[in-house]
Amino acid sequence: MSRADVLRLQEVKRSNYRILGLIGRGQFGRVYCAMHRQTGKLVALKALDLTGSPTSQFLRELKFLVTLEHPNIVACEAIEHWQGKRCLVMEYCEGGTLRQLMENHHRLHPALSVKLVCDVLAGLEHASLQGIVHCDIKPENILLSVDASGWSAKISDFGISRLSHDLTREPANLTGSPAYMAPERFYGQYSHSTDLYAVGVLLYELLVGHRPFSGAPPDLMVAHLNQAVNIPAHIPTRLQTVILTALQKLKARRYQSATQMLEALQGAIQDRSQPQFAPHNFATAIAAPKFTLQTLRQEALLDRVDQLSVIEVLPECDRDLCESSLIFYSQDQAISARSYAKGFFDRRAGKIRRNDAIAEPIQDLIVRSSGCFAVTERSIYRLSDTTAQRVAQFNHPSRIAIDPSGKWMAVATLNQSQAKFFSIWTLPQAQLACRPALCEPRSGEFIAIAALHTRHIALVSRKLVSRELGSTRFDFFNRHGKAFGTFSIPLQIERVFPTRNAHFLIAIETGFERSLVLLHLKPYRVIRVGILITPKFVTAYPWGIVVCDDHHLIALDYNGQQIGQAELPAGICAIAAHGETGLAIATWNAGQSTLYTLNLEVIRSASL
Ligand SMILES: Nc1ncnc2c1ncn2[C@@H]1O[C@H](COP(=O)(O)OP(=O)(O)OP(=O)(O)O)[C@@H](O)[C@H]1O
Repeated sequence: MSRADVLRLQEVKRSNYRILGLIGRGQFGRVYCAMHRQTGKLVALKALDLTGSPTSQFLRELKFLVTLEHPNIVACEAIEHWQGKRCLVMEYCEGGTLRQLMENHHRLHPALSVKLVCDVLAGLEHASLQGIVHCDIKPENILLSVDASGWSAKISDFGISRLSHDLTREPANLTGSPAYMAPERFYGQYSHSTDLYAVGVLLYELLVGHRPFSGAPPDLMVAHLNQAVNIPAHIPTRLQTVILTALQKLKARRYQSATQMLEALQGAIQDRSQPQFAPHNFATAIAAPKFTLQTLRQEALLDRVDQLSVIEVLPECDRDLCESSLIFYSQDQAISARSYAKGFFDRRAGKIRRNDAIAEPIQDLIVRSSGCFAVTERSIYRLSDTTAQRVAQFNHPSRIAIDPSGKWMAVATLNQSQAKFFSIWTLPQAQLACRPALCEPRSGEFIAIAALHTRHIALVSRKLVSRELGSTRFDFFNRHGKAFGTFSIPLQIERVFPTRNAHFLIAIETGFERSLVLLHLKPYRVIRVGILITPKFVTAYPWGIVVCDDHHLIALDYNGQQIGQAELPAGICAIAAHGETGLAIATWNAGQSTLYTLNLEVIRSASL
């Protein structure tokens, strides 16, 4: 970020909003994701850069946006002033643009495509009732909000919109995007029907995978004016009719209103005589390129491994634990339900050093420079190679996260009535650093606690909506236990995985088996990815994310693009990232426990 950007951010920071990050730049200036300091509500701040576009255009967008109130049009909530600058405060769309979604998934599921186009048509109908023509409908100007079934589309960027009764011709500088422009737009004419033509191009692009016409602007003009539209035969005929009607060269032959086109589109997909789309979740999983991974080591273990961590940093006071050892625990049912074998696999010596000091189930193994910690339901222990020292014990079931530097831990304790108390403790002595605070929501299910970096913590809970589990709530605290923000997403998250990237969490949703949710926190962005496997194990590297089921691996980048897939040894029961490209995998097959170390370099190189 340049110094000018930092200065700009500092200016905005003095307003009512805390800036979470820059989302994009448009012709007016920068757009930021921000959180209201008092309410914690997320918004998009669109700041007017006075040296850029004329103020009149910014005011035009403001005028149109405040006129329009519809679930499929991005809402303008306020206008902020600071230091003589104007800033539009807009509803925040955490799914990014439709263009980004299309690029992430190569091809959206046709049912989702049709649903999003129906959303756009509903928004356009509302705009047309107010006499407003958008004039620049394209995937870049459709923003996405996450909803329980997938996405809902919201029309944005009314910067070049026009009033339908304003009969002046379009000035030369108010152009749209030639790939989506109706023939008459090239002569400066616009009407509601020019927006519907653009929706026709969008529908074509979503269903076919490319736009009906391509080329440089002069070629596009010729094509829009003269060239016939070819639709591949696999598109159901009633949908072909909708596209062809929207893309008529003469506007009198097109749909006369967004509602008319919406009804035609809904009729086409509800028509049982037409080929039906399979039910969709929110993205069609694509098959990523296949790779064969190199096995660096393969070792037999005695016990089934239930969890694995790699000691990459040498714990400060445990010189006898080897760097790059593996730490694991196993729940050995054969001995007794209350016996838990744990151990360190000393990779230098190539042998296991057992540590059976903790006689209760271990929920988590955390390795930091200040020690290796084992978390049980009500305690946390610091492990050496053969002993375990209890660091803290709680009266009620607790979840614990330790900051990456290992200097403090955040604890969420659930009492008998399931109320959740949040506290911070210093490490390694485990001294209480702040008084336990009661957390919201008081009802609902607690999912996870994650230390985001050395300063912040996220608490994740599922909210109850009239007795049913509804959305997932994220509460953020600083390391002094002070709450500083909260937001909810209308998804039922059941597991959350922190990563080495402080502002990035990976989540798994209830009800969508073959999928992942990627949560960028700064700026906030939700990416839902369909994948070919049901993720059971998740780990992350600086270059990407790895998810596995019992014997497959899929690697994705942080934007949800699938980089590669590989077959793994069958019977996986635990995985752990190891360095830049190492992956430790424990398997359990026919009573045999094996530990593999694989090299993902070939996949990482493909991501570059
Ligand atoms: N309300 C919003 N919620 C989330 N992201 C937004 C929002 N508004 C804009 N953005 C993001 O900011 C980027 C810039 O938006 P903006 O509307 O200023 O410009 P644009 O549409 O890309 O370009 P132009 O205005 O020059 O046509 C968008 O591409 C989008 O990714």
